[in-house]
Amino acid sequence: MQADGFVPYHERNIVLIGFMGAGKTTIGKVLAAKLSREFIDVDELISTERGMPVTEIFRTLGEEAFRRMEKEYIRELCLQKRDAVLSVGGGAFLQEEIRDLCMANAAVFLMDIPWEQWKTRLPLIRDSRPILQNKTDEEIRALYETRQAIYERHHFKVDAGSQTPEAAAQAMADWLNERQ
Ligand SMILES: Nc1ncnc2c1ncn2[C@@H]1O[C@H](COP(=O)(O)OP(=O)(O)O)[C@@H](O)[C@H]1O
Ligand SMILES: O=C(O)C1=C[C@@H](OP(=O)(O)O)[C@@H](O)[C@H](O)C1
Ligand SMILES: [Mg+2]
Repeated sequence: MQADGFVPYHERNIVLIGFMGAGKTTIGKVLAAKLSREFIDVDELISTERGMPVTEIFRTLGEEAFRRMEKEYIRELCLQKRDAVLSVGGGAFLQEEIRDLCMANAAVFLMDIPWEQWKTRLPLIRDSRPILQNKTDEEIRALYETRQAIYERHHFKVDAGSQTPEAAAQAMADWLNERQ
């Protein structure tokens, strides 16, 4: 910690944010290995601890219940961990408290992907994301556009559309190194 109380970014947890399918889970694993840090995917943690996949939590308990769990887990992780790489769900930053917690306690990296590139990911994730079920392509596009506002709060933006996961992870590692 510095004299003014500011905790340097390389001493904080890393939180990866961005739209579904941007590559948070994939890139997060690569980044954690590169930095020799623990990797935690918050969706996977919730599924494991609740004993059911996220789709099942949405179906049986509803989105509101999932959002409450998401907030509790992220709050605990932000307060208990210091050197983990956390991949949070694409909807986590809908909650102001999560945005504030992460911005104050972590280095927040946005996995940014333009719509034209994101469209090619849709077939890969369509069946496994409850938020995408029963939505037309137009509705998904509208969701993509409205979600961009919540991703404006970040410390560093990474091109996750045209780069490999390795290159995206390296860009984040370089950013942190430059700030040591
Ligand atoms: N940089 C990339 N280039 C190409 N495909 C990618 C890239 N990053 C992720 N993917 C693929 O996109 C899909 C969604 O990735 P995932 O990491 O689950 O995204 P998120 O966690 O942001 O929802 C997966 O099939 C993954 O293999
Ligand atoms: O954007 C969202 O609202 C969601 C994104 C998902 O995570 P990914 O961003 O890893 O797909 C998962 O948390 C849940 O299905 C809700
Ligand atoms: Mg994910």
